[in-house]
Amino acid sequence: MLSPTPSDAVAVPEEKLEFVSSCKLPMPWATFELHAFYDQISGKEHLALTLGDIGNGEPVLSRVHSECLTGDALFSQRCDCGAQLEAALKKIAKEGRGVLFYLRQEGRGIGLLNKVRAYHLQDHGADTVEANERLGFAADLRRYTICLPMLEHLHITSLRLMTNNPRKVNALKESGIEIAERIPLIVNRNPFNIAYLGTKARKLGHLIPALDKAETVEKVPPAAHDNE
Ligand SMILES: Nc1nc2c(ncn2[C@@H]2O[C@H](COP(=O)(O)OP(=O)(O)OP(=O)(O)O)[C@@H](O)[C@H]2O)c(=O)[nH]1
Repeated sequence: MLSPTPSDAVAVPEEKLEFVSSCKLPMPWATFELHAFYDQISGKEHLALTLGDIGNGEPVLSRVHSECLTGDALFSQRCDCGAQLEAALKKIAKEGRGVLFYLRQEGRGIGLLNKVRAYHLQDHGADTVEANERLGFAADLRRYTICLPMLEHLHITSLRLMTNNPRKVNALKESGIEIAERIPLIVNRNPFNIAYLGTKARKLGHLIPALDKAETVEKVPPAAHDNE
């Protein structure tokens, strides 16, 4: 059998997004519109929460948030995800206009079970990047191209993006998305996540003031009541 040549290669689409439906979602800060999408290639369900007149051509206050079940739903203090989610929604509500994309790429794309495996390694001294690598994954497997058809569906042309992650900004730009402005989103620095945030600043390039040079050991300290 002949080995395949480049002309035999068939371009496989990486995602094919279908809009499913939308509904109202009352939240403590405002009633958002929730839009549900389905990626026919990965089988993943992605969401967008919108508020106000987002399709008028003006850059839209936005957050591209990757799923973090432990932080977003279970109040984990190991990361800053849940606090960022809440802060972003509050800022959008205050402005009366914006969008939050909730992308189902848990654990920087390694999935929930592998994230728990990574946390186990982090409990025993690995940092967040080393833990991924020891499990055989790259530090960050996320992709953002799925945002483009979601933006098109919502008639959004330009984003004012709330993030500390310049790699996310660049990845979105490379996907053809206009980023008019990056807005820092620094919330919930605590004893449980300070070393994790330091690793992100030093190894992943996150713009988190004062943490980019701090040498920190990424180990979850005992909770206060453990010492009582
Ligand atoms: N593999 C792994 N994933 C993590 C860990 N902590 C949080 N995550 C995941 O990381 C993602 C959020 O990444 P962040 O780096 O906080 O956020 P970001 O989106 O890159 O940057 P910001 O926009 O500034 O928040 C979510 O998918 C979380 O589930 C960890 O220790 N290991």
